[in-house]
Amino acid sequence: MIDFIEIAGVLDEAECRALRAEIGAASGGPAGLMGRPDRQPAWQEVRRTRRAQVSPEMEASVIGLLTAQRQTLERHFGLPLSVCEKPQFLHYREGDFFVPHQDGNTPLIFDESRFRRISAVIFLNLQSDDRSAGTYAGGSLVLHGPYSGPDLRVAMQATPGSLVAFRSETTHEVTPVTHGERFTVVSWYRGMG
Ligand SMILES: O=C(O)CCC(=O)C(=O)O
Ligand SMILES: [Fe+2]
Repeated sequence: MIDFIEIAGVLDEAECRALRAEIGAASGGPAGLMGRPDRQPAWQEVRRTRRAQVSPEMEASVIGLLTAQRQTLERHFGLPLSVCEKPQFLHYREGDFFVPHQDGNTPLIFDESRFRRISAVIFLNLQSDDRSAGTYAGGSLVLHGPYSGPDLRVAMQATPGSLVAFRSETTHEVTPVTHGERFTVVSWYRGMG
């Protein structure tokens, strides 16, 4: 079993559109890998995504939205949560991806990622094979079941404005975008203490 929750309507369609426009227009650069800030760009075989620098106002409003969801997530996962990390505003073009990885809370790595308990992704546009304007194909966020169990992969349904959250130690990936542009916001809730 993979423990995740989907919360619809964290942003409405107009807010998603505004955020996509801001991310598309903002300056930015290749998103990195935690623990290897010296590698810029990150290994191109591991992660290919643009990270945009949005306005402080936009960032503050998204932190507000994430904070408003904290109690729901605490209840779902049965974990006390504290602050969320500075959100990342991500823009995937055709061919962009992120290989299977874990975001944190794994005993093998002793860096800032050890404080992460819950990963959250907000989808800003629709994944669809019909190639209509503003949609993308490929680019699935896929969660992997624990490797000790049966071979389990679950692709999340990207609906604009919905938030998907999962335990940060859950292996997950973003498959290559095959058409259009994919926009997401990601952040991580830390544990208490
Ligand atoms: O863009 C996504 O759907 C997820 C990105 C991700 O896994 C990450 O930033 O760690
Ligand atoms: Fe991740």
